[in-house]
Amino acid sequence: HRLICVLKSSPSMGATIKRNEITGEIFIARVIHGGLADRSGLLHAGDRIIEVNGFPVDGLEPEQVIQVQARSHGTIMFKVIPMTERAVHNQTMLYVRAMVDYSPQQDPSIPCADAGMSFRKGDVLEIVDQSDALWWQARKLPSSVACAGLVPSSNMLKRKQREFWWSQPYQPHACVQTCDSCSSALCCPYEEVVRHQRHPEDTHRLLALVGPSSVGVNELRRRLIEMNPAVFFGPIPHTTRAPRGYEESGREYHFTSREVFDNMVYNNRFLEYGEYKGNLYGTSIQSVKDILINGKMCIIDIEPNAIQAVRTHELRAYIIYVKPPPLERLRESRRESLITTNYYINRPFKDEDFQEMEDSARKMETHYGQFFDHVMVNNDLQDSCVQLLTAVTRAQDEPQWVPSGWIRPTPE
Ligand SMILES: Nc1ncnc2c1ncn2[C@@H]1O[C@H](COP(=O)(O)OP(=O)(O)OP(=O)(O)O)[C@@H](O)[C@H]1O
Repeated sequence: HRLICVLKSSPSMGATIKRNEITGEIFIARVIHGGLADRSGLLHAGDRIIEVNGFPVDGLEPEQVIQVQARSHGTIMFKVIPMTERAVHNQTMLYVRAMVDYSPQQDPSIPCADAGMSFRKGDVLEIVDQSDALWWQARKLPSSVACAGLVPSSNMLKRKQREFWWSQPYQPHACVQTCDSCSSALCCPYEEVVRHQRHPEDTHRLLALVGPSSVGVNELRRRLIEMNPAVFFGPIPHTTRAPRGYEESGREYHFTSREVFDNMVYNNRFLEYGEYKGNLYGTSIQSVKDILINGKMCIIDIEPNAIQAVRTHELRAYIIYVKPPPLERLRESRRESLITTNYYINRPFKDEDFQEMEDSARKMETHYGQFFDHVMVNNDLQDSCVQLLTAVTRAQDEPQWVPSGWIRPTPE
């Protein structure tokens, strides 16, 4: 036996306990990293607790044991039998980006909801303990709190997603909020990431703007290029349209036949493509690479469904989400602006346009928010340009969390 004295500085011990249903013995199930028990260095997972403050605990319900320790102030005395053969887990730190939202308060399967940690899609988590197959311990980054929280392991989360998927509309696993259209999230609820600083000799990261229609991504992109045309470039699109008098292939567009275009589509050469007034237009992967190889920065605007195509080892896209400001600010800032629609060439913005923009923004955030590296609000155009310039400079020159596969490519 060993007597252990812990100074109680917070209401929670930072440990979970369990009872052996056959013998009634009480054990420490897990010690939360950075919590009271962990910092004391004296209590470990697997230790058997015999007494708390002189109170024998064998046969008690775990809740009763918690009540005993909760009553004490100042110090708590534990009489324990240390686990002799403690499994030593030699782990390298794992960092992941959450692809789903998670709320422990809505999760009936978590061993202790108070020890749980909620997270939102896009959050970067430091996994400090993976020794349990079902429940990991993690810290949210950037973190100021020392104490870790319980989160479902990758396998556990996948299981929850599957159950969530099959159980609609009953939703017993409302704790996991994922989007049904993101099949990628279904196979990988946590994306492994590493902190990476681009080497000055590496090509730049592709800068990709996404946002609801008419929010101003095209305007921002155009202005950024205008501010520094020696640095920022937009890729030259392909089109099947006939060139106009002044146009030169390879300057305004790469003019191609429909046959060549179809072939490129078939061979996945386009990041995105579409039809406009009977002609095909597309942005090829090669046109982006041409700019990057020349040491320049490439800036494009894409539809959200092209995000997956640019998040590759080769292009290492930095995704900037351009968000509309609240309705009053939209009305104010767009008073003089014209919207381009399919029906009229240009006309002033209407309230319905703003409403549509906000609805579409909300959907985009729900479905693709986990991929946004940076979020900016396009309120005042001048301010937005400055913000964008700062963001893209940081993206290239400061360390960022990127999928680990980009840095240490794994054979697929
Ligand atoms: N911050 C702003 N303040 C005022 N007007 C703006 C602002 N940002 C963009 N605009 C104007 O809004 C209109 C739509 O912008 P833009 O063409 O860039 O939209 P978009 O996001 O590219 O849309 P789409 O994807 O539908 O082409 C343009 O007339 C543009 O000048």
